[in-house]
Amino acid sequence: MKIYRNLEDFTPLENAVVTIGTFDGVHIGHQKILSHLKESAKKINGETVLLTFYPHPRLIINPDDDTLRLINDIDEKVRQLALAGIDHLIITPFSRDFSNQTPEEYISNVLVGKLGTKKIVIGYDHHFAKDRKGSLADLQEYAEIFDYTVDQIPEQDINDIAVSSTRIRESLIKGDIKTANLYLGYPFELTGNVVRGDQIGRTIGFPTANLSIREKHKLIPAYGIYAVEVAIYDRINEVETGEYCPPEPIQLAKGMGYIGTRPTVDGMNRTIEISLLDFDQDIYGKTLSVKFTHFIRHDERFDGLEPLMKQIRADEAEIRKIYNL
Ligand SMILES: Cc1cc2nc3c(=O)[nH]c(=O)nc-3n(C[C@H](O)[C@H](O)[C@H](O)COP(=O)(O)O)c2cc1C
Ligand SMILES: Nc1ncnc2c1ncn2[C@@H]1O[C@H](COP(=O)(O)OP(=O)(O)O)[C@@H](O)[C@H]1O
Repeated sequence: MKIYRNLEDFTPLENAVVTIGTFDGVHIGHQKILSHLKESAKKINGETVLLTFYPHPRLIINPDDDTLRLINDIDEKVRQLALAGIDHLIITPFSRDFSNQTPEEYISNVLVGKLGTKKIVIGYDHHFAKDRKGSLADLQEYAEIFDYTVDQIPEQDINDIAVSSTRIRESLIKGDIKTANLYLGYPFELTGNVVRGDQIGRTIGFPTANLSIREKHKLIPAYGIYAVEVAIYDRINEVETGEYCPPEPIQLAKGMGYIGTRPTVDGMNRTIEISLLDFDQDIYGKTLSVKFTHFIRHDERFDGLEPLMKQIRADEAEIRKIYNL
C-alpha cells in the first residue's frame, strides 16, 4: 500500500477504483465495502484508492467537539487498511477550502482531476462538497461526461455498517470485548507510550507499564481488568508517505490490562496499566500496541494492598489459563 499525506502528491491513475470515508474501526461492515472495491478493481484491471480525512472532519467543523470517540488512531487504521489490501491510501486534511467546493468542482477537480476515478464506490447516503450538498445523484449526473461509473452500496449494507460502529462503541464502553471484537473482525487495540507512574507496582510484585494514549480522541473501554496481547515497539513513528511497511515489534508478550482510577490507593485520575507475564525489562519510552481479548472483571476498591494483591494473583491465574501459560 502506498500512502499520500496530501491530495496534491497523488498522480491520477489510469483506472482508479475509489471510495471515500473515515472508516473508523475498519470493521466487518467496512471490510465488506473494501472487498467490493477490490473485486471491482480486479474486473477492470484497476487499482484501489481510499481517500480519508485526518484530523477527523468533525474536529475541523467544530474544533471544540469533545465528544468524538475513535475506535482507531491513525496508525491502527493505516495498518488495518493495508491488511485489507488497499493499493493507495490518501490521508488528506479536511480543510475549509476542500469542503467549500461545489459538487461539480469536487467531482471534476478531485475525483476526476486528482484521482483519475473510473469507478466510485459510495453509500446511498454519502454526501460531499459545500454544505454536504453533493449526493449520489450528482455523481450519477456527471458519470457519462467524465467517463466513470458509480457503484452504490445498498441501504441494508449501510445500516449494517452503522450497526457495527454503534455496537462496537457500546460494547467497548460496557467492557464487552467479545462483542466488540466480533464486529471489528480483529481484537480492539490501544496504542500508547510507556510513561512513569507512582512506582507502587513493583513494590507489590506487579510492575505495571503505564500507558499514555497517543490519540486524544481514542475510545477507552470500560474500567476493569482485561487479558491482553501486547506488541512492544521501539517507537512507532508518524505515518510516513510512500510504500507502507508495518512497524516491526521488538517483542511480543501477554499480560493483564488495567483501566481505572486505582480506588484502592485513592487514585484520582484514570490510568491504563499493563502488567506483562513472564517479563522483566525496562520498557519506559517504548510504544505498546495492546490488543484486548477478554474482559476479566470490573475495577474495585479493596481494603488495602494485601487484598488487592490477592485479587491480582487470582486475575493472573485466570489469564494464564486463558492463554495456556
Ligand atoms: C491485573 C491488575 C488488576 C488491578 N485491579 C485493581 C483494582 O481492582 N482496584 C484498584 O484499586 N487497583 C487495581 N489495580 C491497579 C493497582 O492499584 C496499581 O497497579 C498499583 O497501584 C501500582 O500503580 P503504579 O503503576 O503507580 O505503580 C490493578 C492492577 C493490575 C495490573
Ligand atoms: N512484567 C512487567 N510488566 C510491566 N512492566 C514491567 C515488567 N517488568 C518490568 N517492567 C518495567 O517496570 C515499569 C513499571 O514499574 P512500576 O513499579 O509499576 O512503576 P511505574 O509506576 O512507573 O509504572 C514498566 O514501565 C517497565 O519499564
